[in-house]
Amino acid sequence: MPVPAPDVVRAADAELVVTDLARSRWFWVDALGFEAIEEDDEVIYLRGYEEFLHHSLVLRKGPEAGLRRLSYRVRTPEDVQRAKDFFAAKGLPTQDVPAGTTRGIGEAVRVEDPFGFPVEFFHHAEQGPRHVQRYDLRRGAEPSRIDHFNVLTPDVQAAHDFYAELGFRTSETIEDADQIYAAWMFRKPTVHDIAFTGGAGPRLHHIAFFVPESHQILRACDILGSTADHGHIERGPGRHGVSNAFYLYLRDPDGHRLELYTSDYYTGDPDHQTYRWDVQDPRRRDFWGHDVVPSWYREGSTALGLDGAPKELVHPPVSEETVHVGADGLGVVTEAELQRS
Ligand SMILES: O=C1C=CC(S(=O)(=O)O)=CC1(O)O
Ligand SMILES: [Fe+2]
Repeated sequence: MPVPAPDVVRAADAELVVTDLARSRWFWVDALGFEAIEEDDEVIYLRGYEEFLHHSLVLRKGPEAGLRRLSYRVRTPEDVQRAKDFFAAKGLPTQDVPAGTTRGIGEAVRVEDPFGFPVEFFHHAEQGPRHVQRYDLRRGAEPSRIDHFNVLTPDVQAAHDFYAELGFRTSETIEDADQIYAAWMFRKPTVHDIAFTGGAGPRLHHIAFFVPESHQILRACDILGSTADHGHIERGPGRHGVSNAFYLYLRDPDGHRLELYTSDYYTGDPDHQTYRWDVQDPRRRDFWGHDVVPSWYREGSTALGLDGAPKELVHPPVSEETVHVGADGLGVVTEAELQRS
């Protein structure tokens, strides 16, 4: 008798381990404009202006940078138990998380998915102050809310199939006749809550935050340029092929990647069709055909297991970077060169 999947509402929260809390605070609060809704010497709770829950992201001080958890909200309290049963039935590690372990979040279950990612499911959550119209507080890139996770994993097909079993639908893919190189999957009616990027994993590729318009993305670039902190800008600004969103990728002081993201599209109808990009289409990742910088394909944040230890990396047999020529400007690199980089 198959164990029913939990009813996942959306990607809702995440926790990153950072090594210098003050430096991280400068980047995420002073430069980018997140609100530090609660903080002490060990942890900062960051919040976007359109967030209705307690926070959008947790930065926790630690000796080694890493991804501690990706968290999804589920529709009912019973769905927390359903999540535990679903993962336990597959022999995957699960951990009960008492209410309040994360400020503003009720009891949760934390699991390791089949690809080594630390994933948490919760329902009860405190509503935070309504700042959506507090324009007097808005600063920096005026981050609105958390939008999605993107993770690096060596077998995108397997990850896609498992999350489809978990009830996620697929909005877009990048593929060729041989394989799928990347997939975008959703529960909330937008392009994605989780994306799988082919590469050595389990590693976090990025966490994306919605901003009101492309203007806020350009402002983030101007702010970082003004303070000569332009080195935090990794890729963009630009227009995505996949998702049609306007985007910018930044790296925080520990190298954690975040994306500022706006104007993707609605996917909520029951017959929404998956759009499949050819891996040779130079517009797939940047609609204007701009190169994808090598670090964007190669670098990510270490995933921490439920025991807090860094997860061992598994490398893919073939990666998009070695297949695609043209817009990426990378030409063809061998897998061996890639693994040496
Ligand atoms: O959110 C995203 C939407 C599109 C893309 S891509 O670079 O266009 O593939 C990457 C991304 O996953 O960060
Ligand atoms: Fe993204």
